[in-house]
Amino acid sequence: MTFLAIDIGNTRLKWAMYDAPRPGAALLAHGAEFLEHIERLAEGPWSKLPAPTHMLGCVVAGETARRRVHDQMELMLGWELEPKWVVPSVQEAGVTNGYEHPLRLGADRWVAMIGARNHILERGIERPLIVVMVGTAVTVDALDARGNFLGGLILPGHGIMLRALESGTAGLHVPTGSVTPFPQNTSDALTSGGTYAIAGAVERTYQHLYLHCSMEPACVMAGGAGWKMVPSMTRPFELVDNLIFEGLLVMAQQRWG
Ligand SMILES: Nc1ncnc2c1ncn2[C@@H]1O[C@H](COP(=O)(O)OP(=O)(O)O)[C@@H](O)[C@H]1O
Ligand SMILES: CC(C)(COP(=O)(O)O)[C@@H](O)C(=O)NCCC(=O)O
Ligand SMILES: [K+]
Repeated sequence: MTFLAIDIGNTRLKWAMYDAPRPGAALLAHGAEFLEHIERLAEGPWSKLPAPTHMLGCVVAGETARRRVHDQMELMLGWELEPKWVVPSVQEAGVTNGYEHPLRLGADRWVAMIGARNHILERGIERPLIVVMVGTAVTVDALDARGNFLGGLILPGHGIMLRALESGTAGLHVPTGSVTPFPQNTSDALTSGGTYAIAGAVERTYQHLYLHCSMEPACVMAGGAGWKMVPSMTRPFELVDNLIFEGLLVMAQQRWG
């Protein structure tokens, strides 16, 4: 049984092929494409793959992106599988969804929380949990020690913050700078401003969760720009690059394991 996991964000599609639909399965191949290059998948990186027997994906980039991926899968000779996409529910894999309208929660956030909870439980830690994803947008989600998703923040990612400032001002077209406590030029001021805006929002959620649970939260970070954020956080964060795939493997095991 081979398993194809797909995560379609607003900037990039990430995919990974495993030898089985369960946590701990061996990673056979993986890749990422900007959304404008989805049409390269079938002829390019997927052409060398063994045919997957199961596929589960999460998509927040809209119906068109999902359909373009279906089209690529249909082009693959010998691929007979039916594509399945995560729909956030009220409860799955030990996580309870506290969203007012559970269906309106981003599927990537739902999968990431399930992956993160599984990740820390595997280490025998049952603690409140902060899950931060730094992609096109930034999400900061909080779970209590029992796996109840209490709620979370959405804020602009680095790219959107910079573009918003560039388009709303006359004098902020500058190269990327460094993160520094006391920026003394425009580039560093913008880069540090964005980074500390995210770090500050995360710190606030950390404090809220600590107060709510009276127990120190564990902190997990993922997303394409996660590595940029980790050094600027006020708490120790574990960077889990394949967090979404870990969540998809947990969900796949419940479906097909
Ligand atoms: N090598 C890279 N390729 C693409 N994006 C990168 C890279 N390194 C950092 N990034 C940042 O990561 C973001 C994309 O992360 P990703 O998790 O793929 O986002 P999404 O899930 O929203 O598509 C980009 O906005 C960019 O700021
Ligand atoms: C917040 C998001 C835009 C994040 O997307 P990403 O940065 O991963 O591309 C996505 O999770 C989404 O569209 N969520 C739906 C709204 C919500 O979660 O409340
Ligand atoms: K994402």
